[in-house]
Amino acid sequence: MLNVKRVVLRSRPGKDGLPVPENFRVEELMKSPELKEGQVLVRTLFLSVDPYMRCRMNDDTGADYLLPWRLGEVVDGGGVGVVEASKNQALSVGITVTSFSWPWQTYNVMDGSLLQEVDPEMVDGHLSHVLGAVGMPGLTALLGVREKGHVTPGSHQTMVISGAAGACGSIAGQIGRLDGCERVVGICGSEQKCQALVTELGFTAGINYKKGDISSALREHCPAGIDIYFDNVGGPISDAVISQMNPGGHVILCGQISQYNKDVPYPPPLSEDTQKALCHKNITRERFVVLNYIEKHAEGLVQLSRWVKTGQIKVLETVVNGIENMGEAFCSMMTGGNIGKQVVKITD
Ligand SMILES: NC(=O)C1=CN([C@@H]2O[C@H](COP(=O)(O)OP(=O)(O)OC[C@H]3O[C@@H](n4cnc5c(N)ncnc54)[C@H](OP(=O)(O)O)[C@@H]3O)[C@@H](O)[C@H]2O)C=CC1
Ligand SMILES: CCCCCC(=O)/C=C/[C@H]1[C@H](O)CC(=O)[C@@H]1CCCCCCC(=O)O
Repeated sequence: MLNVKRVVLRSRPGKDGLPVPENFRVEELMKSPELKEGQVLVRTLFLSVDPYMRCRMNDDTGADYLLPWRLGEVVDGGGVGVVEASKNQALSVGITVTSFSWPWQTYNVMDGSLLQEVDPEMVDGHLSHVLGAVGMPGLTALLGVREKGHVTPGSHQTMVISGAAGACGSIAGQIGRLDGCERVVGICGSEQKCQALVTELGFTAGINYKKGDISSALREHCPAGIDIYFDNVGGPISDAVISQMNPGGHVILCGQISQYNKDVPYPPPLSEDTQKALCHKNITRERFVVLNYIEKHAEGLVQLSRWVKTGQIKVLETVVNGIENMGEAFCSMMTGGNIGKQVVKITD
């Protein structure tokens, strides 16, 4: 018999409400894991908390690729763990595996078809990176910049990133620099984060949107205007950035976290001024979803792994311990408590 802890959705915050840790409930039970053909028993090592999960807390997620979490049921998301028992020929005991649909549970019986094997060498043994820099957020940064950013080395471009100290933003800015942008300016929510962007990650400057006027800080740090905008947040921050973009610029529409606690569709409607600015200056703003580029994921992960191993990309992470703290970790990430990727360590 196994002692299993799991997290279920207790209540929904409402489409217009702030999520709270009490929306989740931790349960403990004894289970005897019976494996059917094709299944494996996995022990969870790390679980991911991500902004899109806020949409899964609603009964209508607003996105066709996202299913709502159901009340009273175990919630799921990105996870990584180790196979402890197997009735699947392709997945042997002891290997490391990952999935986008990992139940928030200390142990899971899972169908092997839901799992991908992980080579721990790819992350130099740092298995949490499978959920961050060498995983979905890293790919989002890489493919977002490469597919929608139009970075042209030697053309003195300025890139601005909002949500710059988070999982995707911190990697996107470093890729902008590696790919040849002349200036890479990050917007984030604290002085400590701004300092990390510049001293640890090599950004040109950091702007704290909670202090002072963003527009004048952007004018100071982007004297030649803005060519590329990696947008993680939307709302008034994005209005301020787009108003200073150069003609022919490109917005990478990655996410709009500032609007996720509101009852608006995705992507949320733009202000009239911003719409006019995009149109008059011929700025592209195409929707980007990393899952639409699955054929580029394997090659992208090899590139990200190489950059991290050679130190060309630095990884920032915020780690919380214990499955009991999943709800706290999620709500903390949604309000800026993380620097780099927020993960939860479940077992050693
Ligand atoms: N298109 C795609 O395929 C994908 C899109 N995404 C999107 O990318 C974005 C970043 O995700 P991820 O890197 O995982 O998360 P982060 O690690 O960046 O964490 C979220 C951050 O958002 C910031 N934030 C929260 N509320 C606000 C607000 N009202 N205004 C400005 N900033 C806010 C906080 O930082 P701060 O201290 O700076 O406020 C917080 O740390 C999200 O919008 C997400 O939905 C993510 C993955 C894939
Ligand atoms: C509705 C707001 C979405 C904002 C954009 C965003 O954060 C998208 C995130 C996805 C990204 O494309 C890759 C992912 O892993 C995120 C979604 C994961 C989908 C899992 C689907 C599982 C399910 O619905 O059952």
